[in-house]
Amino acid sequence: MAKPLNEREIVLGILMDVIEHDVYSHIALGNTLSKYQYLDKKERAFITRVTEGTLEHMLEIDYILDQFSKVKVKKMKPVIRNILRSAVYQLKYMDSVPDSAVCNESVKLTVKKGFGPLKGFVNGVLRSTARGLGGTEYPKDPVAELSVRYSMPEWILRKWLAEYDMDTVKKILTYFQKEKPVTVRCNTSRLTLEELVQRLRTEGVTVKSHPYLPYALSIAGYDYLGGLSSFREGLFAVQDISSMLVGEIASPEEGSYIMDVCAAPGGKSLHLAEKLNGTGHVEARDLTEYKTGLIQENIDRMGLENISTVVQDAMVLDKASMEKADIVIADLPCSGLGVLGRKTDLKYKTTERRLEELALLQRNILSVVCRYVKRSGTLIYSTCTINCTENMENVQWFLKTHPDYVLGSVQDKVCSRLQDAIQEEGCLQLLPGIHDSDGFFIARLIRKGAR
Ligand SMILES: C[S@@+](CC[C@H](N)C(=O)[O-])C[C@H]1O[C@@H](n2cnc3c(N)ncnc32)[C@H](O)[C@@H]1O
Repeated sequence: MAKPLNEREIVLGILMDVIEHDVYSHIALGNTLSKYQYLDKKERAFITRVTEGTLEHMLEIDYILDQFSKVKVKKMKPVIRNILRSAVYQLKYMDSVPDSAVCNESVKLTVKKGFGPLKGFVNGVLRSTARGLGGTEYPKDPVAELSVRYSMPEWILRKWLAEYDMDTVKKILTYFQKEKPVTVRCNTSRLTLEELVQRLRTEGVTVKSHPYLPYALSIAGYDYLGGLSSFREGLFAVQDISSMLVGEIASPEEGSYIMDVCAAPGGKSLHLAEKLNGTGHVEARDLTEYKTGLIQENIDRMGLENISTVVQDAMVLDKASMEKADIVIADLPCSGLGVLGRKTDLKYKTTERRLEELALLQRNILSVVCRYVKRSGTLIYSTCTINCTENMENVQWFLKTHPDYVLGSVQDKVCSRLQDAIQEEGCLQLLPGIHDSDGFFIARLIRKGAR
């Protein structure tokens, strides 16, 4: 029986959703892969690679297309420009696909989508691109060149170059474009790391230990997570190593009461609940029922009992929670500039204005939730971003406006390989490409006074 859609048509559908209709790429791709579960591993891998690759390299691809097409990318019909974008990605980055197949399949897709009169245009642009690709000239201006080569908007590059040297920025950009392993955290409340390694290997998964934490693994070689019984049974959680460090830096004592004020989907809350060894309690809060539902799904899968969910807007003071928590986790909404390698479309969708709004939102939330911390308790502030406005500047602002807080040391909370990430006492700034993790910031703030 003929398959209803081929892989390239599926890729086009995802690109249309992400680029033209503002859906987030990880959501569009995840939904599509679960919808087309009948596809085999190779076809699913092709869809993932072409979608992510096209998005990752989109500025460069558009720059190339503009050199070989009389009609500029911005002026093309959305369907046509996205057929061409994914085709140029295959021509430039996938040696395993013959150029002729890329051109022929793109022409067929153009016709199938009802743009028959444009098939000559698509064919012509792709054949000229295939012939001329080796001689592409990149911009002369160094920032414009970086922007095209690494498909990173110039305003983001200028922001980073104001904070980091060129060599560091290049390392960050290179890391974003590298294939990254999936990092997982062993659910130590259910089994030992050795048992998990054995179990994963019997399921055909390639497993490597991670240098930063003893209970973390890098995994590869599986089709999709839901297909692994070890995942369905909650024997591990997918979490970047940087997020696991929140649990390390919070280092709760058994019996602690922990409040995670922006908790969905619950990665850090669950890690902390595990660290409590069946004692104490974690209250995992988020804005909506839908979000707390996501946390609950993970609680059920991981099988922990010392954790519950609450719908609560972190901007609104909850008087009943004043000075109630030993630890408050404020892993706040942020620009996500540290995870651009995973959320490939975010760099095109965010703006400088949005960054400023987020920094303000973070300050507002911190001012409210810091009141839930007991005297001599801990407030952990974290973001998955690497710009100082949302990180160090917010911490400095917080200390100035909240004199009842001081920074606590993080030196003994992280391994020797991460000591260089300690930006200032009490603050850790992980940089992708410099450290083997996402870009992430963690500050450990201690409330003064005796309990
Ligand atoms: C960075 S994510 C949290 C990730 C989570 N800590 C984890 O490790 O899985 C930020 C979360 O903040 C939530 N959020 C945004 N605004 C909020 C608000 N005003 N009150 C509570 N939660 C909020 C979002 O719904 C989102 O789930």
